Order: sequence, then C-alpha cells, then structure tokens
Amino acid sequence: MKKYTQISDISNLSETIKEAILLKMNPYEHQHLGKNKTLVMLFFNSSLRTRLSTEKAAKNLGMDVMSLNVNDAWNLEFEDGTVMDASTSEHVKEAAKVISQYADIIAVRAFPSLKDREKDATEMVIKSFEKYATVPIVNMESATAHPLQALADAITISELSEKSRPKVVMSWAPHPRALPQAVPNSFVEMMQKMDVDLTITHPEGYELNPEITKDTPINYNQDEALKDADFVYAKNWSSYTDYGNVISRDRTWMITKEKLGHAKFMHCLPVRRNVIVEDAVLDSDQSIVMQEANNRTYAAQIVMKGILENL
Ligand SMILES: CCC[C@H](NC(C)=O)C(=O)O
Ligand SMILES: NC(=O)OP(=O)(O)O
Repeated sequence: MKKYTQISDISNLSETIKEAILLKMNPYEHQHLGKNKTLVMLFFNSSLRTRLSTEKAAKNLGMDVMSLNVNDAWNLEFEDGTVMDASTSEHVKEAAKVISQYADIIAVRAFPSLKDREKDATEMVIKSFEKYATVPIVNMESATAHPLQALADAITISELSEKSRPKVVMSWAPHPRALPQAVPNSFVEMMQKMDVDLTITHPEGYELNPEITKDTPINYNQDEALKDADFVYAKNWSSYTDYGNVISRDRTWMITKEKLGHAKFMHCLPVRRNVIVEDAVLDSDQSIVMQEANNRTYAAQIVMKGILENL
C-alpha cells in the first residue's frame, strides 16, 4: 500500500478485513516494521478516536509518533502563486517537505469549509500533502472522505454479522450544527464493496453526492427503510444539494429502541445523546459503537502495516 487517502487504495478488501481481525489477536507481532520509523499526525480539526487509535496503531507497529495541531503552528497557504502578505505565514510546499524530513508516514485530518462545494471537492489540503510531501499520506478525515472510519465499520460488521448478506441501513439523524458528508460518503462507498443489502434513508434535500450513492436505494420514509434492518448506522450530515446548510432539525428522525427493532446500532462517535439516538439504545447491548471505536485501532494498524511493508 503506497498511501491510504481513499477506500480504493485497498486492493483486496476482504483480505484486509481478515488480516485486521487477525491483528487483534496479536497486535504487537509486527513491531519490527515500525522500528526507527515515525508517524506524524497533523490535525486541522478536533479528534478523540482518530488521534488516539491512530497513535495506538502506530505504537503497536513499533513506530514513534508526533502529533501537531496545525493551527497552533502556522496558518498555512494552499493556493499556488499567492502573494503571502495577508494571514498565511507558510506555504504547504515548504511545510509538507519539512515534515517529510521528520516522518516516515504523515496522517492528516482536515474538515471541509462547508461553504464552497466545488472547492471542498478538490480536497485541497490532503491533495497538497500528497503532492508536496515525500512520504506516504494517510487520511484521518478529509473534506469528503473518512476511509479509516469506514474500514473500522466494515471490520465491525464482518465480525458481528449473523447473516451472509445483512441488511444495513444508513439513517440520517438531526444535529444542531452543520456536519460534513465525509463519514456517510465513505460508509456508503465501503458498504457498496461489501456483501450487504444497503439502504440510505434521510429527509428530502439531504441527498448525498450521486456519484457516490450511485444506484443505492434511498428511502425518504425512515420507518419503512428501517424495517428488518440488521445494522442501523446513524449519522448526521449537512445538505449536499443546499451545500453546508441544516435544512431539517426534525427530531422524529432520532433513533429509538422502537425504531431499532432487532438491529445492531452503529455510530462513528462523537454522538449527541437524545438528539441523534436515545439513551436507551446507546445503553443497550444492541449498541456496538464501542466495538466500532476499538476497531479504529486495527483499521489504522492494518493500513500502516501495508504502507510500512512498501517503504
Ligand atoms: C467522526 C465525525 C467527525 C465529524 N463530527 C463532528 C461532530 O464534527 C463529522 O461528522 O464528520
Ligand atoms: N469517529 C471519529 O473519527 O472520531 P473522532 O472525530 O473523535 O476522531
């Protein structure tokens, strides 16, 4: 593996999932790969799970880890040819090359502006690091994708599915703030590669990028969509068509025990209790959000193992 910025960087998904599950049994088996190697993690936005699980994964592989909240360093310039006499102090051309001298792998988290859809779609931050860094790049959530989360979700469904082709429903849920489409985008892309029966349900106006959803069924009636679900993946996202806006706060879309039926409940976390999902669901044994969060370590570890083996 040369990098992990998108799900398609995984050449054989089923093998990768199997290897990740095996890793869990012996997480320190490959420490020779990371000896004297350094992971640098760059955060332009907040994180709990991604920061800690990716560091744990790197250390499981024998790596050293350095983490930087980029906004505490210098305000970076990403546009070419800019006369930098305003608010930016350093160009990503220098920053990426300098960091590459300290790192063997660079991992980046940079959320979208949610202001300019076309500009966000260019994935300027992560693409700039891919272009100017001289070491492999890992995506810790970018403007339109969260491939590490999606891999952890795929591992979790593979481990806990009681059927050969489970029914998976990704349901929008309300949130007071405008959130990115990265997590739902990557979950849909990942489920399309798995042997699952995927349905997406959300209010009208929350259609995701059709280049991603393709022919995946979309049902505007949540109750209908949730019928006989085996896994319910709840997530809020802001409108893609009315870009970056919260066009519904309809609390009837909150996931309840009644709506869940016999299904397992999934969410990438952080989750707003009693907004996205009621306490009774999260506090029940139908919730597998802890297994998902644990699998973030092994998703990052199998990815970085593949990169280290190709250095
Ligand atoms: C893993 C989720 C990160 C982010 N969540 C928030 C609350 O910003 C999102 O919805 O993309
Ligand atoms: N799921 C996830 O990526 O969590 P953080 O935003 O806390 O890293």
